[in-house]
Amino acid sequence: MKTLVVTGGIATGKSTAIRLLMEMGAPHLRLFDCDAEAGRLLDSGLLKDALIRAFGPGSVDGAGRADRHFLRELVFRNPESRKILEGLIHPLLHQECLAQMQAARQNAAVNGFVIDVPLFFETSARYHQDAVCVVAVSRETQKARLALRNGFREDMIEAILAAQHPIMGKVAKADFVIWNEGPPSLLQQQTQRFHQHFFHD
Ligand SMILES: CC(C)(COP(=O)(O)OP(=O)(O)OC[C@H]1O[C@@H](n2cnc3c(N)ncnc32)[C@H](O)[C@@H]1O)[C@@H](O)C(=O)NCCC(=O)NCCS
Ligand SMILES: Nc1ncnc2c1ncn2[C@@H]1O[C@H](COP(=O)(O)OP(=O)(O)OP(=O)(O)O)[C@@H](O)[C@H]1O
Repeated sequence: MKTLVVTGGIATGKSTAIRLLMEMGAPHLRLFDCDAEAGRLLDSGLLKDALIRAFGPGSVDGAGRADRHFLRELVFRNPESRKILEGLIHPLLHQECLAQMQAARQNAAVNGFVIDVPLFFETSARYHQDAVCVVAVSRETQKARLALRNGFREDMIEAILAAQHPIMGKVAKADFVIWNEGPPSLLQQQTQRFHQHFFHD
């Protein structure tokens, strides 16, 4: 089983590229999506007490689910709060990812394990991957797509980007780069070639 880390920056197109990759590799690929898994944790209520202790009662709703808007406004403006939130979430994510990877290894029908890790280069967690693929766009395109998709204000966009390493530094460290500045059809073609090369050649 080959393992692939896919990373990049916010709104560079990781999820879109991975969706294509998973369709091309079905049913032999498995995916671990860190954002989705973090979302599940935040919604589960498991972190309720820790969140209240760290950020006050406004950080959760009546059912104990994290208030993502509250947390986003807090952590992207305050690096110390961000580190605390990351400290609650990242170890659990990493542990769960390795467990799912191990389970996938036991399944002879699975030939690839894809890990969507937005903060791969920002953190020290290691995944025993065979390769790292960076999905990248220019900063201008990143900001434009983020504004279009999320409707975030300019200052929130700048705050999130400031919390991430510059995309060109990630490109420099990548084993493979998918440059997603063009139209979706070009992303499809690049992903197709990458899929063939990485999983089949
Ligand atoms: C701040 C939170 C509540 C905002 O939730 P929201 O649903 O709006 O965003 P979502 O989780 O889908 O993340 C979207 C993108 O934001 C960026 N992002 C998220 N957390 C961080 C962070 N700690 N530092 C830098 N960028 C981040 C990533 O590019 C990510 O792909 C959430 O992102 C969170 O809990 N972050 C801390 C956990 C974390 O580090 N997650 C990143 C994946 S490991
Ligand atoms: N080639 C493209 N042309 C135009 N829009 C695109 C292209 N690729 C992706 N998008 C759009 O850009 C936005 C960001 O893409 P996507 O959600 O795949 O990024 P992401 O890196 O997974 O983001 P996040 O880190 O926030 O999860 C989405 O609205 C998506 O539809």
